[in-house]
Amino acid sequence: MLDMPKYFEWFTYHEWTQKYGDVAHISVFGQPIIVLGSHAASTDVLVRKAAISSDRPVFTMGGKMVGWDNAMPLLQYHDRRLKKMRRISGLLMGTRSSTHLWDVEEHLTRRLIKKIYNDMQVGDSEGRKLPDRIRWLAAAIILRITHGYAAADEDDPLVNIATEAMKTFGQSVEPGVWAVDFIPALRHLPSWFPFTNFQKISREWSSHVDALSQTPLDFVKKQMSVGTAPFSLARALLDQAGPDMDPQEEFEIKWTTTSLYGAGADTTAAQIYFFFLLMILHPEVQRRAQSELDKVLCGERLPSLRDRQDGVLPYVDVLVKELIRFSPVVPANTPHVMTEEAEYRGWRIPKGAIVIANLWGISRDPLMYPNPDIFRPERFLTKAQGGDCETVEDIQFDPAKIIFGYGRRSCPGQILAELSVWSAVALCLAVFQIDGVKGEEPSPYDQEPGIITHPKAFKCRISVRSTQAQELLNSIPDHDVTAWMHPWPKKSTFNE
Ligand code: HEM
Repeated sequence: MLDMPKYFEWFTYHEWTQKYGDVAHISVFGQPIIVLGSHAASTDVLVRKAAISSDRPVFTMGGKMVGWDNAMPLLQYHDRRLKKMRRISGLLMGTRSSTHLWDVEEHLTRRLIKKIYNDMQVGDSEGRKLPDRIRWLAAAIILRITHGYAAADEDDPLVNIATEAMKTFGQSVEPGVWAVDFIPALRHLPSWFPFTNFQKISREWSSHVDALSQTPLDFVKKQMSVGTAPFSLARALLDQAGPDMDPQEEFEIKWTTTSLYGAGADTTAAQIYFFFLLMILHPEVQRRAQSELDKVLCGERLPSLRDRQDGVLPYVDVLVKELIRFSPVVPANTPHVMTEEAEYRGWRIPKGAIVIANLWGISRDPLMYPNPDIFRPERFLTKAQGGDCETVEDIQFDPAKIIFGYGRRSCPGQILAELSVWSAVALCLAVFQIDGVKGEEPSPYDQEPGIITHPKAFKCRISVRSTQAQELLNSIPDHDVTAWMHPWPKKSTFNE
């Protein structure tokens, strides 16, 4: 038996699958765990056998104790709510033509760059506030789409609730960390018993999850009652349910929207923070992307999602591809569980086995990505486009087909995530120069543990690139003119 790593398991899994082959087997307290280290094996097991490999483990800590068990990522495959929630997510953001999301993305990403700029003006010269600003962006995007909520730029009560809750998701469902996930009876130990600190942690975290799931919905109901609710997913679902909605229906609506929040905000924020880190380490990539942006925009306007759709910024596009390949933020995927026994390459995968596609290792497979530890967007461009590949056929595999997972549980928020990351990358590079602090260069391998991984906080110097960039930043209003929708006076309690 190989030892189950407690943290940063994706690095260890990668070592195993490099050493023992792309399918590795371990057993923890009798629980079989299969680690898949290649795209081929993950496709065979999680896509071709999706009918029997799409369940989830029961997460006692994150699910039952902290309260995420009604959220989509933790629902069992045969739970009828899963199908419904995935269908609703697909309608909301499931197609490439989801242009209704563009306005939200562009408006809020502009607010992000204005906030970073304002921080610089008041002396935040080392990017100390950057992680909070990025978290704000991810929270504000999802709250706007799911609840029509216009987050205030500073100290927004709902963003605060949401950011607290989102910290708990990745940590509480991380496999291998909580003994109670392997021995559920530990949950019932009295709290004076040694090693029961997890009970205290779960109580604190579950209060954040309760607040996150209920408060935004109460906000929408309140606005609907006075006829001022802007369009949102929650309003559409509440409208559809009608005045005679039963408590179960309301419960499902609440968890549909909360699921998107729990799974979408922290991931997006982590990916954008990795972007800043990689720009510090790769000034040549930053320069090339900026020169492409300058050629297309001539310093006269900010990039837009229309530019992405029109394909006029190909280097920015491949920079984003390389960013998600190099630093996947759900590196060990979310575990799947087999509902039936299966045979694969002559081995028996037992019913109940946990299957982990190690997305980090797959996106570093040297057969798919030569020199995988080198950050190189040029791997996705032909020589004619200034890249590494002789022909279009040589262009390396699209990492978006890996890092959003496999099969029937793959990420329903992929399109929204790609829009958010692209917008943040393009707008930040259009106006800012991102540098490190001498002698304190961060490492992309210095990460926070969790099912969703973030870079450890690092120092960076952000400056405005040019006078045109300064003018563009000055043209963004200091305060969000749409925040009129923000319904509470400061320090309001939500319950009045
Ligand atoms: C860079 C950003 C993101 C990454 C890398 C990412 C990645 C993933 C991965 C790897 C999974 C598990 C797939 C599997 O089990 O095979 C997943 C599931 C999920 N994601 Fe994302 N995601 C991102 C953003 C988002 C966003 C923005 C949303 C929604 C607004 C979202 C909603 C979900 C949901 C609801 C699930 C659970 C699906 C299920 O269990 O059926 N994600 N995501």
